[in-house]
Amino acid sequence: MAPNLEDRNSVFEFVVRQGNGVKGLVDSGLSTVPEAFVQPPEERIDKENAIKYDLPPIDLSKLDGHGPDHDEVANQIVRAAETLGFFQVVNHGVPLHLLESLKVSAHEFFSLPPQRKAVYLADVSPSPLVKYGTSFIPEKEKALGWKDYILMQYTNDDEALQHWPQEIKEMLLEYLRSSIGMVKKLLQVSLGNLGVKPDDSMIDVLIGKKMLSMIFYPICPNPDLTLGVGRHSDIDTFTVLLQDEVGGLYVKMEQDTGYGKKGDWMHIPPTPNALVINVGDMLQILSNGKYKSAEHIVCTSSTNSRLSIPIFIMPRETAKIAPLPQVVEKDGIAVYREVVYVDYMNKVFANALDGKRPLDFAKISPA
Ligand SMILES: O=C(O)CCC(=O)C(=O)O
Ligand SMILES: [Fe+2]
Repeated sequence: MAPNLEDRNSVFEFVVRQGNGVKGLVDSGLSTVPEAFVQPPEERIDKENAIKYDLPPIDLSKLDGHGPDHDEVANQIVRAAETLGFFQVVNHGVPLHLLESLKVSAHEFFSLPPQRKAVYLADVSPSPLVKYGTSFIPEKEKALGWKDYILMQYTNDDEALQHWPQEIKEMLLEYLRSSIGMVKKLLQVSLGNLGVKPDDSMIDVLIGKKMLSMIFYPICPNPDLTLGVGRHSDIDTFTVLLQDEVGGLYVKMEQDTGYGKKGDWMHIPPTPNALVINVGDMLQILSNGKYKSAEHIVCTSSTNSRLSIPIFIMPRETAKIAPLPQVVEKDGIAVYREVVYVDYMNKVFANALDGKRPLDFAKISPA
């Protein structure tokens, strides 16, 4: 039954508990967003005045040699990680036909009738590895995010093939496999620049846990009042993100750069054949703050729905993450204390999104 749009509880029940999602709400017909989705004014951003990111994507194929091309590309990666914390890559080793097929299949998934997706709602999902939902933590949020998602945890291929959605599991696994190869190279470059030559076991720890998500942001009648995802940084090591051609991902600049000032928002435009990469909180801690896990948000659109497929590459749950000794020695001081990854993660998942607050919590306050 369609919800009473004037009643927050009725909307919550329909969208969150019954698993109709925001898509179900939009499909039931509405001309203005219900109050539950209206963001407080301080959380909205001025999209018209956002800066346009116009750097060409980084060509990762050049990392494979050892000549000046390799060093130039390594420099581009390091510079991006140190400033914006976001960059786009091409020739990344993920087959392009796969990226296209993933987008088509993910659209098909979200087009399924609500009851086919609701089988993965947290309370009833046949597997703890797969969770379908809406917003981030609906119970704790002042305003709900304008998105639906399915989150899949990777343990091993067999379990993924057993539990992930049938129609898309093989594709997602191939996307994950080929992305991991790329992320290993990015780690070698970014840690190498800090004076650390990571061996296989260190890399394995830093990429020990993986989650994939498919996110659908339905068309929204009031894009100025809502957000697909509110301000947050990613808690992982690196995020790899496939976005479609709609746009809407904005990143906040942590410092003045050649393209704008600290606090400005920058749009990460859809770029053909590219993947978006961003630094996560764990890499910011390891680098003692040199690499930026930037705050970002997703805005909504009144003309297009949007799809994205992020892979969150995280440390193993038991990993102890602290600023690397080589960096601390050079800096003379550790900016962050050691965190056990699972503790950090649990803390973040227990609260509504709140910018970079989790990372601030890991900060050692000056004496
Ligand atoms: O959809 C996007 O572009 C970004 C999503 C995101 O930031 C997240 O899920 O952490
Ligand atoms: Fe994110």
